[in-house]
Amino acid sequence: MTETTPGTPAPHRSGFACLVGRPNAGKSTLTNALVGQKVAITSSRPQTTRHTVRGVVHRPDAQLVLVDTPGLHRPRTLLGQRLNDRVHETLAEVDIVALCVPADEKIGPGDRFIAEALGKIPRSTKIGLVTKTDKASKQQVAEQLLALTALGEQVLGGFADVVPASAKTGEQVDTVADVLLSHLPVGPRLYPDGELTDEPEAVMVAELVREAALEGVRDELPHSLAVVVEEMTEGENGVLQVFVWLYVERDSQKGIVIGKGGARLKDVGTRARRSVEALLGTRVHLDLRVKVAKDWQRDPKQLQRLGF
Ligand SMILES: Nc1nc2c(ncn2[C@@H]2O[C@H](COP(=O)(O)OP(=O)(O)OP(=O)(O)O)[C@@H](O)[C@H]2O)c(=O)[nH]1
Repeated sequence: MTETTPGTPAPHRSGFACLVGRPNAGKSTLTNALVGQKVAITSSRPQTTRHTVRGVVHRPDAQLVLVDTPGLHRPRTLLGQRLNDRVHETLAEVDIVALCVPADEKIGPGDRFIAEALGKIPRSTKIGLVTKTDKASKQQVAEQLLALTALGEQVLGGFADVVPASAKTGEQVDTVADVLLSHLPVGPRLYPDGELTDEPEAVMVAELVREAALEGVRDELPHSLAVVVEEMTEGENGVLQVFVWLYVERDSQKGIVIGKGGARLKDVGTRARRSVEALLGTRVHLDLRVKVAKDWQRDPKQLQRLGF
């Protein structure tokens, strides 16, 4: 917090914050809760946040741009390596990095690995967040706050603040926003009011389709599905025509996505269309096609074409 002279309005603050943590720690859900609208993709399966999605928290005297990154993890494929590179690039640029740890899971080597990585980015303010407090007892939350504080002291020279919150119930989400805003540097407004994300629409549409296509089959093809929006054109009678390719790695996966007689793909299309219409505020015709792109996760050329 800053001190202000009585009568002088507090200076405007602005900057960037990034929530990091193990896969499934609740980063995307908390980002959405802070921004107040669904912009990142949540999933009960780890590592679905492929794209850096920004949301903006607007206050009269401050603006916080949230950068949502994929979970830091040990890379096994080229895709994993690219994701990690992006995480480090992002972290080096932001003002605040908040380490998220779920209230209902013991702090382990994965959290320590990330905390140590944060120790190598000296510029930013580090905040500790205990997430999913609705899943734990008061006692557990208190113990987790102590454990996270201790981890910060051991590897980071201490967190600037440690805060518990539940993105699900909304409890303490405002406090998290206040704490993050209080650590921002003095600066001008970066975005016009009301603008929630600067992700290109096509990327957000692709993510909504990907989420719908993974529903119920995450165990079979969690990381084998890439989605590309080929074209979005205004059709007759104001219906937006959206052409989308779903890339899988093997024929068997194509079968899973399409389902018996195309039934599953039809269902995916219906669900995805609803969320795309909600996002864009217009009627949409979704044209989904499934294609096999062998080993796309390992092929630099294909990765580039798919936007990674
Ligand atoms: N009960 C409860 N569940 C939560 C809360 N926040 C997130 N979850 C659930 O935890 C799971 C993971 O949440 P995400 O927000 O996708 O986690 P993430 O850290 O972004 O995960 P990755 O994208 O894999 O890195 C989802 O099933 C969420 O619904 C919370 O506050 N309470």
